[in-house]
Amino acid sequence: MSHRTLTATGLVAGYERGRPVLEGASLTVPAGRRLAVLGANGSGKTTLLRCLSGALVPSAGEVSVDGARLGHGRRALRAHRQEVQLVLQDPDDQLFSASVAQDVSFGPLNLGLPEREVRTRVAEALALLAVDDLAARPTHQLSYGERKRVAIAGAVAMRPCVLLLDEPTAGLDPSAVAETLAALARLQEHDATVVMSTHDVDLALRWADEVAVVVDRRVVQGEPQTLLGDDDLLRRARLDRPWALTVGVRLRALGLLPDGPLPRDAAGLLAGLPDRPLSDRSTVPT
Ligand SMILES: Nc1ncnc2c1ncn2[C@@H]1O[C@H](COP(=O)(O)OP(=O)(O)OP(=O)(O)O)[C@@H](O)[C@H]1O
Repeated sequence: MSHRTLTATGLVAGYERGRPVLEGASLTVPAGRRLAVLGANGSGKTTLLRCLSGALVPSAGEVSVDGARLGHGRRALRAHRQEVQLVLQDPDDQLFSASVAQDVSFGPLNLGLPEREVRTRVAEALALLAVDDLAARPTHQLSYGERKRVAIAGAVAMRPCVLLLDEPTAGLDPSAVAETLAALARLQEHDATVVMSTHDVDLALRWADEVAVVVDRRVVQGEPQTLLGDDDLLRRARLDRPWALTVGVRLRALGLLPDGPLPRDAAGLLAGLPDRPLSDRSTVPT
């Protein structure tokens, strides 16, 4: 996989005439980094990802890869899908073959790749998503979490430069979330750029290098600690402040956290705290 810069500029998109979901939305997917697309239910996260993937044609604005504008003819879309893959929120919208291995091989076979190359790609994708032991299983027998990871494997087998994942952790228990995040880390080691949509601000803070908040039909993009600490933006976007920032700000005000960027999660907060109880540090004689 190599790096490509995917951008959206001034997108206007929606489903009903006169009622745009996005209106002037712009975004740059930072190559090789992790981008979380955040927004409340119905804010337009999926609509944005569908525009980036080429599945939805905007009524104005453009999507481009390394500066080249995406056309929506058959040939242009076919080329785009080799670079940019969208994994839908519901795996059942994506999985339709009898077995896991068949499903993951569908995309590469469709590209007309030789059988050996297809087998190599399928084995690699299944290993990256840690679902290789499921290869022979019927997809309909898998758990929801397994189906979600197999759906991602299907996209990975296409070896895209950019992976767009629509709510990859929604509906998963904490251990399945951890397995998915570990798989995404392995993908990044293979140079994939990963974009994840979510409404989970805590996850976005701990996972993302950058966040893009969908608010008022546009996108505000920036550094996670800055945007997720901006109460006005969060209120407009109908999102909560991540708990780690709330606790971090309070601990710093009490002089318990050193200066520097606020920690993103429990481990970071604990690492920043003094290692002795406050009473030991007191100068007041008891
Ligand atoms: N196929 C469709 N036809 C008509 N309206 C649609 C369609 N898909 C989405 N919408 C509407 O567009 C708006 C944005 O939907 P979208 O799925 O992009 O939001 P989202 O941020 O991904 O939401 P969620 O977090 O609930 O998945 C919503 O009001 C939704 O009802």
